[in-house]
This record gives sequence, C-alpha cells and structure tokens, in this order.
Amino acid sequence: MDRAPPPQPVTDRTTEIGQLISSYLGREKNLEDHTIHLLFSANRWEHVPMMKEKLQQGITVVVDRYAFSGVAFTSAKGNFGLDWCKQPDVGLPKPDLILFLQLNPEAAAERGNFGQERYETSSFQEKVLQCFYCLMEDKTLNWKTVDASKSIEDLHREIKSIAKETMQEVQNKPLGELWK
Ligand SMILES: Nc1ncnc2c1ncn2[C@@H]1O[C@H](COP(=O)(O)OP(=O)(O)OP(=O)(O)O)[C@@H](O)[C@H]1O
Ligand SMILES: Cc1cn([C@H]2C[C@H](O)[C@@H](COP(=O)(O)O)O2)c(=O)[nH]c1=O
Ligand SMILES: [Mg+2]
Repeated sequence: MDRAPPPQPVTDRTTEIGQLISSYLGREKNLEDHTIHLLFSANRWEHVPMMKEKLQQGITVVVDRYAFSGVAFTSAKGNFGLDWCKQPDVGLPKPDLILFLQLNPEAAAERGNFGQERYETSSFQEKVLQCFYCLMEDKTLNWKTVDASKSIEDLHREIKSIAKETMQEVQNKPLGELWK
C-alpha cells in the first residue's frame, strides 16, 4: 500500500510561542518587527528535536513553510537585509527539497480566507514574492517551483512524484545544516 506519513507542520500555533505568533497574525497583538521574526524562528527551533528524531527513524518530514518564509516575509518589510533575516535560522535541518508553490498574488487573493490575517494584501504579497526570488538564487539549495494554479489533484500528483524522486536521491545522504 502507498501510505504517506502525515505532514509535520512547523508554524505550530499551539505552543506558547505559537500562540503569540497567532495573535500577532490575527492582529490582536502588535509586536516589534525584530521580535516577531525571532519568535517565528524560535517556533521552528522548538520543533528541531522532534524533527531530528523522526528523520533518524527514517520518516520523511514535510514542513508547511520554513525559514524561507521567515526571511521572505521579514525582508519584504523593507528595513531588514537578507543576511540579518537568515541568522536566527542558521543551523536548522537543511531540507533536501524546497517546493515553491507559485501563484500570482491576484489569484491567491481570490482563494478562501485571504485577507483576514496580517500580511494578506496583494501589494505586500508581491514584495514577499520578490524576496522569495532572491532566496531562490541560492544554488546550494534544491528549489523546485510548481504551478499552483493547477487543480489540487494535478498538483498532488506532481508534488508526490517530485518528492518520491528526491527521497530516492537522498536516502543515503547525511542531514545537512541550513545556510552553513
Ligand atoms: N490548487 C488549488 N486550486 C484551487 N483552490 C485551492 C488550491 N489549493 C488550495 N486551494 C484553496 O485555497 C484556499 C487556501 O489554501 P491553503 O489553505 O492551502 O492556503 P494557506 O495555507 O491559507 O495559504 P498561505 O500559506 O499562503 O497563508 C483553501 O480554501 C483551499 O481549499
Ligand atoms: C513561517 C513564517 C510565516 N510567516 C507568515 C506567512 C503567513 O502570512 C503566516 C503564516 O500563515 P500560514 O497560513 O499558517 O502558513 O505567517 C512569517 O512572517 N514568518 C515565518 O517565519
Ligand atoms: Mg499555507
């Protein structure tokens, strides 16, 4: 049977740090820009022991967003350099594959729930997109872009195929550290 392991989310809004992040995104709380950046990173680090344990057990860890969103969203604010943004996440488990689901900000805005949270404006999303393009210039990372305007079923098929191929390629490769 073809049984995929459950995805392991990383912006976990259930921890104490995650709850602070969630109230910031929901505009119930204002936090200074450096502070929220560091909280997002802390929310990743608090999951590293669990991620490493799973990886050591041979389980594939699928993360919805990661340090790249951290860098792209903070640097899109305009007053932060990419290098400063990366520093708190240096040393996190390095992904074998980074799938970028590309959808233009106008099409994204038409999808469910868009506009309710902080950052969900088309103008800010456009700036975030440009920051993602800068991050994709780093050829030490395995970025792959998929067209997210396809149907959910077609996207699922494509992502599954790329993921399977990557899992084959990296099965004997040691775990790396991000941006080191
Ligand atoms: N390929 C697709 N085609 C059509 N609708 C989609 C597709 N993928 C997701 N959706 C719908 O778009 C909405 C938002 O999707 P999703 O929950 O994945 O985004 P999100 O995680 O909220 O976005 P973001 O991470 O950018 O904040 C949901 O209603 C979902 O069902
Ligand atoms: C990981 C991460 C995320 N963000 C932003 C990106 C989104 O606007 C939200 C998370 O929303 P999701 O629908 O739950 O994915 O937060 C960020 O600014 N910094 C980060 O590190
Ligand atoms: Mg999402």
